[in-house]
Amino acid sequence: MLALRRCRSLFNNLRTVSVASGSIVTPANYGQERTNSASANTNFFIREALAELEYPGKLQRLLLTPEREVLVELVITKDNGEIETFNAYRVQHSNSRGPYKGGLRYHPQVDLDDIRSLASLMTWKTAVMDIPFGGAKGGVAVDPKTLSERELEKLTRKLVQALKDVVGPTADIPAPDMNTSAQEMAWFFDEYSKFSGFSPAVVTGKPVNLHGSHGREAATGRGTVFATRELLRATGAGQIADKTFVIQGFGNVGAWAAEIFQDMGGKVLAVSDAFGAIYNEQGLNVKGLRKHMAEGKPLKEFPEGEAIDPKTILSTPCDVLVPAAIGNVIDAATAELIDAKYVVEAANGPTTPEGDAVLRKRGITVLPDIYTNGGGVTVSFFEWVQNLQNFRWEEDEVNKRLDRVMTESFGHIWEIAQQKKLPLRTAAFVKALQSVTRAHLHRGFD
Ligand SMILES: NC(=O)C1=CN([C@@H]2O[C@H](COP(=O)(O)OP(=O)(O)OC[C@H]3O[C@@H](n4cnc5c(N)ncnc54)[C@H](O)[C@@H]3O)[C@@H](O)[C@H]2O)C=CC1
Ligand SMILES: O=C(O)CCC(=O)C(=O)O
Repeated sequence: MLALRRCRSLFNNLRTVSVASGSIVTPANYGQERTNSASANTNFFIREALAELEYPGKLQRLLLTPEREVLVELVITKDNGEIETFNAYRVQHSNSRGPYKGGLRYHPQVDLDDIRSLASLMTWKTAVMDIPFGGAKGGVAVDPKTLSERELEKLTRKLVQALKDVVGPTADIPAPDMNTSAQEMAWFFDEYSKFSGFSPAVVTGKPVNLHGSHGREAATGRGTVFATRELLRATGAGQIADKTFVIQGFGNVGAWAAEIFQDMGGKVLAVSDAFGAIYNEQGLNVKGLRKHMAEGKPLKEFPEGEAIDPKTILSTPCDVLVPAAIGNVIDAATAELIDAKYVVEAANGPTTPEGDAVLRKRGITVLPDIYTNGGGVTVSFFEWVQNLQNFRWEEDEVNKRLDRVMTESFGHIWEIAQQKKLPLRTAAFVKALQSVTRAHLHRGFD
């Protein structure tokens, strides 16, 4: 009781430290430290919210800095007998609110700075969604298309061997991200279980027939749709059925979001992937496009649409633009070209600080990544709970619970934004920073 009182008074004191104490980075300092690195961009947005909260410098450092960074080299023997090495990373940003949690990305351009930024975003995302996890992210610098399935399996198992001492069902729980799917999670679970015994809760996003959860595969896209619905409702802009959508990225997140927007009556005008883009002013037949791609055919060759230059996807006129691919695509230049009323960030880190400033200036409302794509980790949390209970929920129950979490989280962000007159991104970071800070202070530092 005494300890709790001490924490509370510490927290109250922290809240009253003023900008004049000199330890706060004020907006005036931002320009000097801005670089184009992913983690500098993420820290820019965090500092913008910290300026609202007026926390002292030492606490800011704690919130900004990852707790652990693991760098490993993975060596595999390829099918042709040659050996190849790959750099791999796991950054554990914060576990103040619960075990580290976040996806694994396989991408040739992955580096430590990217993973650092994505791990930090996970800390704030789990706090915004109010699920009992911290934040982490992992990545392997590999183009998975250059490896056979057997080689990918070896690589994933090598990753587990390298990380087995820092991951675990109550320590750090990976999940899918770009270019990883239920299959990689199944290999991860199997390899980890060789060292630690049967441990399905060590990863989420597993196949449904191997301790995965119904609804996890579609969850990030479905959550994006629920998030958009709440934004349209709150801003009095109408409903999904009245709106047109353009989506960059047609992988797990983009394709599911497109399909569910269409199921709810929305018109998906254009989508793109890394190799092309397709447009139909009457609205694309999304299910047909997914079937076309499942047959191994290129997106841009879908016969029920017109192939367009993928560089024009972000400037294609629509009501709601959904970046659902890679980071940093909306910069100062592309932001000037956007012809949408809303940008709904299904991807992680799609907007640079410069791009964000342009969107604000142009009156385009941005629904931030740390909320919009939080449906994925929310259903990962449901999967983890089901694994720990050795129990299975029906898909309908998963989707209803996801809807509730997305709706409630939106309400909290919207309220902060209205009260403090902040953009939704800053409001989301304010909510997350308060929640993580409270956890740190209640737990103590010794
Ligand atoms: N899978 C998940 O549950 C979650 C994913 N995210 C984020 O959503 C985004 C997409 O992830 P996934 O759909 O899982 O990945 P994915 O690997 O399934 O799909 C990625 C899509 O983006 C396209 N793409 C890649 N580079 C591109 C480029 N330069 N221009 C246009 N399109 C490009 C790919 O061709 C593919 O269509 C990422 O930013 C990821 O971090 C966020 C939360 C959860
Ligand atoms: O499902 C998860 O645990 C995390 C997914 C992820 O990597 C993300 O939300 O960016």
